[in-house]
Amino acid sequence: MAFNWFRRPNNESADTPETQNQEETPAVEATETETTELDTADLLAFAKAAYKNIQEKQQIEPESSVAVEENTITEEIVETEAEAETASVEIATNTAEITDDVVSEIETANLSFLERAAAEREAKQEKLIASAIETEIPETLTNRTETEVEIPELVFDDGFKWSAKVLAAQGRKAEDISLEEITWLKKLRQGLDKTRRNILNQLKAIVGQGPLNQAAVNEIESLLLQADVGVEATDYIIAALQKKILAEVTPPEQAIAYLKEILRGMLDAPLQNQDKPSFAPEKDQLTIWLITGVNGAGKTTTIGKISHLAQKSGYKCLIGAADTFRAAAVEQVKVWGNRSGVEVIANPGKNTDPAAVVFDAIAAAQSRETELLLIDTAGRLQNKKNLMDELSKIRKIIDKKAPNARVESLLVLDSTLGQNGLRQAEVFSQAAQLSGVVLTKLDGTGKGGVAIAVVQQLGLPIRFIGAGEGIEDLRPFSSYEFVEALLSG
Ligand SMILES: Nc1nc2c(ncn2[C@@H]2O[C@H](COP(=O)(O)OP(=O)(O)OP(=O)(O)O)[C@@H](O)[C@H]2O)c(=O)[nH]1
Repeated sequence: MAFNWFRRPNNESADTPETQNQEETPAVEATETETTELDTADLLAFAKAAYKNIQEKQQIEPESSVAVEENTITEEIVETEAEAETASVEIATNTAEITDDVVSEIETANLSFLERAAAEREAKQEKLIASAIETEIPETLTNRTETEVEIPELVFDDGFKWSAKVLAAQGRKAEDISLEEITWLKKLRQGLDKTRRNILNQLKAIVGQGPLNQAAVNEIESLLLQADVGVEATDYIIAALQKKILAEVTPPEQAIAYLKEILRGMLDAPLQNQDKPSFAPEKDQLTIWLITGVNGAGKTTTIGKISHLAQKSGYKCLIGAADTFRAAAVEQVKVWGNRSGVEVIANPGKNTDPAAVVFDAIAAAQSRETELLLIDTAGRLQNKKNLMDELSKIRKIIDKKAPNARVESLLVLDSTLGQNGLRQAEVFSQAAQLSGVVLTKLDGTGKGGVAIAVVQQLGLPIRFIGAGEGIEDLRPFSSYEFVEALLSG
């Protein structure tokens, strides 16, 4: 069964992971505070067990799939070779049985029989392999980017150990951990590297010193603001820290654990008021995600990445290309649809009505029993009123045509814009009845703290987080993993 990324047990307080019924390797179960005290030897043993397990799986799985591909190519070569060679060479390595034609050719050459035969065979093989590969690869694959077919490297390094520790602290078992999860966590940690190095390491040092005097408070305030945590969220964090770390001397580990707890609490706060049990799409039911955001925020890329994730998590997915305002937008979405192998419903005409595209996309989704329909929307219209009108028209069509669908309206935000991105967000939040945020481009920004500002100021949960341009570089958001990457990476 496909690994469901939308339902991955990825929170410290998450329910017992589905996979926990396997008893072989004990999970290193721990709370946040306990984790820091966990025996390094235990963690190393856990990481080693996870590594060994992935290695063993890799030996069985990818190699067998590679072998299948290789066999197909070889068979193809043999077939093509057989056709092409009816009147030509058939050379056995040692006996060199050679036809008359070849004999006459070879006699004129200065090379020995065997050398000549080997050279000819090699040239022919190369040609055949090239033509076999050319005709064999399906069109969808030829359009894929390098990152899509890239097999992540398995290296037992600091990143691996850190990722294994984060998973262990969430009650995961060594034998359930996949390379894909490790790869993502490493990416997240690396993405937040700049924020962590620039600011949060200093923050940790101050918080870890014990009671907060006024100088320490001022310093923390300034560091949080530099990380784009925002004024409101910064005030909240400081008040919460002061409440926890009062007069008595708190051990540094404990103080940092408090800080992490405060940040996690803030990031999860919007989920507390939600009546919906889960964000994940349901099987055999239509879920519609309306994707909004200004041009350049990473909307199209996000749609591509989510559709890929949905496909591999076993959902039937479809994309509706309703950004008809910008000429190239539909084409861009189609490219991503092609990459993820998800069909795109678009209207080829010029100046088409986006609501009509949404109508068609819902009809297609219903007739194909689609489980997740992703709708791309315009990022910019002539003015705010047009944008609001368009989004509300789309929403009406959805409510009318798919009254039973579970609808989410997600805003894609570029985290490199920091606080400026939040101002744009406010416009969308009025127009699109937003229910969540996708935070993109966390890699390479020192403004990772904006995640906290987003939640605090918009009151919306972060649903996905993007940390790279590749198709694998976006995953559902986990406050636990984010805070660990931010403060303990
Ligand atoms: N580094 C990095 N780049 C990203 C990420 N997400 C998107 N991008 C890049 O951001 C740029 C804009 O992404 P798009 O998906 O085209 O953005 P859009 O919001 O659809 O904007 P338009 O195409 O103008 O409508 C592209 O170069 C993407 O590769 C991310 O998580 N990290």
